[in-house]
Amino acid sequence: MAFKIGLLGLGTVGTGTVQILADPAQRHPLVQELELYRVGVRTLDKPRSVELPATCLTTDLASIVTDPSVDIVVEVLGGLEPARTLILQAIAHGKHVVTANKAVIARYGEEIFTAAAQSGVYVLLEAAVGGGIPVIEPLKQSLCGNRIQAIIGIVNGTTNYILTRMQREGGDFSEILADAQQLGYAEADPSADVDGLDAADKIAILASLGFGGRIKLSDVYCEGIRQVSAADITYAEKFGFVIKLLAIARREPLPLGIDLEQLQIRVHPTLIPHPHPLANVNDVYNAILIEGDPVGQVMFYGRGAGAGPTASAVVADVLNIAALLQVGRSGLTHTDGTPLLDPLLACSHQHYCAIAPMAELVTRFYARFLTQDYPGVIGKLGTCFGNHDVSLESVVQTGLQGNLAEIVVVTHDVREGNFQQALAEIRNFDSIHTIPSVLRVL
Ligand SMILES: NC(=O)C1=CN([C@@H]2O[C@H](COP(=O)(O)OP(=O)(O)OC[C@H]3O[C@@H](n4cnc5c(N)ncnc54)[C@H](OP(=O)(O)O)[C@@H]3O)[C@@H](O)[C@H]2O)C=CC1
Ligand SMILES: N[C@@H](CC=O)C(=O)O
Ligand code: NA
Repeated sequence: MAFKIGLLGLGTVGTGTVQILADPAQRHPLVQELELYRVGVRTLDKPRSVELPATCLTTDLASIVTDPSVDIVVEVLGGLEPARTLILQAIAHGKHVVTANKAVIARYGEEIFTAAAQSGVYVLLEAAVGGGIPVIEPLKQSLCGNRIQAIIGIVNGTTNYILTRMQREGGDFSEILADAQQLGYAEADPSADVDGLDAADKIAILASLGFGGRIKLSDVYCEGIRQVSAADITYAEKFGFVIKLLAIARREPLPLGIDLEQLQIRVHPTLIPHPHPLANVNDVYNAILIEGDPVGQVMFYGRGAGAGPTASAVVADVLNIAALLQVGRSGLTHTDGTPLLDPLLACSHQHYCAIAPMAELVTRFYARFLTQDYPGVIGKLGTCFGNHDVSLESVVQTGLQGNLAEIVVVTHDVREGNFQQALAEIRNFDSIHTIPSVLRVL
């Protein structure tokens, strides 16, 4: 019995998906049961790298999501609209949905999953985080007996590709970004990658699965990689670190007498010590390190973007649904007739997680200062940090940039609020020219 697929989008990921469906040999036998029925695109006259019958392609995407013959809608359009509306229409018409769209899920997950539960359909999104890396399904299923403590990931392929090449060859940021776009890694608007927004969407999704509650995107602290310069990469290297864009979600330890559990959730460039497993994740590769009780640390590693890897995750979700449909066509239902969903695959969170303010974060910092080359400048910096309980692990002045001195400090673990107060005072010192970068250290 064939399952009819309505594919929305035939760009990087859509094309990769068609390529898998068109070539089922040596894959799971169920791939042969998937029929690419309709494909929705923006323009019909664009050259395509896959062959499709002309009757398959349409620009009328609503006709796909409302077509009674379609079993599973695959949304790989990107962007918020019309993707959100089409997903909701598909659900309302009883279609299961597979999407790679983390932007829509991170913003409209509540609306989408509530609608899906009401219609008794699945919305699966393995491709939305970590591209081809299985991480959503393991969080939902393989690790579901654990109490998750932390999720730390390199979850944006474009920025990892840019930072890796900047580190290796010191190349120009915009040229490397253009290469990432050419390779199909970047979002339609690459500022979503570069400014950390894509990683913020992804960690919100992972945290929601790991910590069993919804995450408001506005609660995710987010910094991108624009402030990371060749100088920072060189200093980091000298200190034994590499700079990566990390997405972190972690349970905050509960202070005595407080029983409201809070999460840290943040995205920012981070200095990672060389021996750490995430320090060696390069190019378009992503990795997600999950700490659970009792499993300990588990790391998922693979290609986080690109046609083939992402399509691999899309097709896996489609097959999961097809398999459920194949065995469950007779279907158990709720008393109102809505089909019962597998609770490990469907999403049913109701509450929002409480998020700790960034000021309470305890972390190490790296900061680079350009100062007038006066005697006593380093002493003044040290005194100000000391006044705010910020203890310094190292202070280095390596030379002059023009007539300015460059001073780099790395702190011990400090409270972020204290560090920021010290920085605000230091910014007003006459001797301080600029503070070009302030980065956190893992
Ligand atoms: N690229 C990647 O590596 C990854 C992407 N993703 C996600 O997958 C999704 C798709 O990304 P990607 O394949 O790179 O995107 P592309 O820009 O390459 O492709 C988008 C496709 O959707 C079609 N489309 C877009 N808007 C409309 C519209 N309004 N009406 C009709 N058709 C439309 C385009 O049509 P046309 O061809 O006619 O222009 C195109 O075929 C995004 O959500 C992205 O975040 C997730 C993981 C990795
Ligand atoms: N633009 C994204 C694509 C995958 O999600 C990235 O670079 O990781
Ligand atoms: Na994935």
